[in-house]
Amino acid sequence: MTPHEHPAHHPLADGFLMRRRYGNCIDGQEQAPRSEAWLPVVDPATGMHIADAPDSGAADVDAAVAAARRAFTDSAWTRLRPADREQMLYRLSQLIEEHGDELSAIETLQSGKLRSIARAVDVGGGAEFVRYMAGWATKLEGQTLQPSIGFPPGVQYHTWTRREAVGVVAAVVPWNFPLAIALWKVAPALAAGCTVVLKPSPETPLTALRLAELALAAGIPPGVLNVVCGAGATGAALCGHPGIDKISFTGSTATGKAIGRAATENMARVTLELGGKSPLIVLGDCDVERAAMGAAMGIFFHQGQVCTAGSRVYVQRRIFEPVVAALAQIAQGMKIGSGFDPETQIGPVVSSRHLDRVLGHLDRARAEGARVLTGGERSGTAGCFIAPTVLVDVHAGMQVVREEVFGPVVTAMPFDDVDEVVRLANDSPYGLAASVWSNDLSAVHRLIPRLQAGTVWVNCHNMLDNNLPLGGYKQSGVGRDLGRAAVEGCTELKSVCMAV
Ligand SMILES: NC(=O)c1ccc[n+]([C@@H]2O[C@H](COP(=O)([O-])OP(=O)(O)OC[C@H]3O[C@@H](n4cnc5c(N)ncnc54)[C@H](O)[C@@H]3O)[C@@H](O)[C@H]2O)c1
Ligand SMILES: O=S(=O)(O)c1ccc(CO)cc1
Repeated sequence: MTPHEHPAHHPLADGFLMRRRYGNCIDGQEQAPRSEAWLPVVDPATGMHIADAPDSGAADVDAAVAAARRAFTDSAWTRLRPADREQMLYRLSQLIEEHGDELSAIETLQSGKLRSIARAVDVGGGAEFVRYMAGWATKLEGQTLQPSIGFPPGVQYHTWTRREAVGVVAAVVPWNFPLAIALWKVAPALAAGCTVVLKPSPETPLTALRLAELALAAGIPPGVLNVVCGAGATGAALCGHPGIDKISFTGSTATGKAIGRAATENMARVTLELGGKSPLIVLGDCDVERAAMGAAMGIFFHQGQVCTAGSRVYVQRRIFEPVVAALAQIAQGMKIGSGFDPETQIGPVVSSRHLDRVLGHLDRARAEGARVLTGGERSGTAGCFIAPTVLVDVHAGMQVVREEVFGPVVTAMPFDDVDEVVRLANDSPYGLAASVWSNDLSAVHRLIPRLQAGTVWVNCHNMLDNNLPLGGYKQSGVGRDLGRAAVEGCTELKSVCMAV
């Protein structure tokens, strides 16, 4: 097959997508899976089968973990200075940016996301985060502490702590921001001096494989970043592997719990970034148009496939009707189409399986009595498109209010006073994020500590910052991505006590 015959070839994909089959990246080499099994990668906008990636088995996972272990214990990587790791990460960030057109085209093809989002978040945000983490390689520090030991009399002690790389990190990531979230795991691990086995989602393996090639081009030694592709069984084999020191996972709460149990068996350290059902709270003093636009962006960004999506909107009763009417009008006017079309505002959801899952939520919501203000159904008959949906007449007991839909679906409820909205907002097993919309500074400050959420945004939503830790309260997870917390999460804290 010549490049131009390849059905998925996109001129901006720069050659990487001219192939049909991809191997894993283990020890710096592309390797066909020992399992000899493959999974299709499908463009959700067209249904076109664009490539096959490995469905790796236990032997592939063993090989990748062994390569990562060798690289961690006995390779050029271990002899590098932090400043050398900083340089390599910096070079990697440059390469990601230089290949931004290609990477964003691959991302749009495999996940359907808007090219502008792939460019801004996965590529631009991802590269910036790698650069930010490069800086941390040289800034990890322990503490010198005042010793309190007084025994035996006359002996003095010098006591301090040091941070050391935790070892081999398993990074297991979802399909919603495949490159960005992979980098949120890989960059802190490498900054700390760890080595990594990355397992991308079976829906979106291609940017992870390209990342492994770019890491080698950046001078990161073979074996330091390995990629094994596959589905849940591959992830389970990796997370249950005794050679893994730390698991950094982003995905659903159900999978996170299974991983937590597997990690306990080997006492592997964990960071678990899990699901969410984030409340977006609009106080009565808000400007109606601004609040409606904020709510629309909070839920419809990336078709609602964002773990922090503002999927439960609570509006103070005196402005409920106009805010919800304006929100529905914005939803109705959004242009649905291919992620490659610069006019598109709503692309497809990631797969036909996910399309069915979201439509199932909508059917159940209607059956439970929710009223559809706009949307509520599939858009068109080809591709995985769902019309942006606003649901009202909902209550806290409904499935659509309690469960993560992970699609362009928002529920809107009125509230009368702040105590009531605090109760409603916190009435969830999740606690990932929340936003408050108001110009009443006192009210906002009083509300922030009452919300059980890892992140609270004020007059904005979904705004991530490399310096700000990201993670959840309650069943939204354990540990934090981003910020200093992410790199420290890839270290062990060693205490030293020296008799002098
Ligand atoms: N908290 C966050 O920062 C954050 C960010 C993005 C997405 N998410 C969550 O991710 C979910 C959507 O992504 P998804 O559908 O890919 O999630 P998922 O849990 O189905 O899969 C995530 C990853 O785990 C792998 N996996 C599946 N079963 C496994 C097992 N038993 N052991 C090890 N690995 C396994 C998958 O192959 C995939 O790579 C949503 O619930 C969303 O809220 C959370
Ligand atoms: O919470 S996540 O789904 O990981 C996520 C990714 C990107 C952005 C960009 O604003 C927000 C949330």
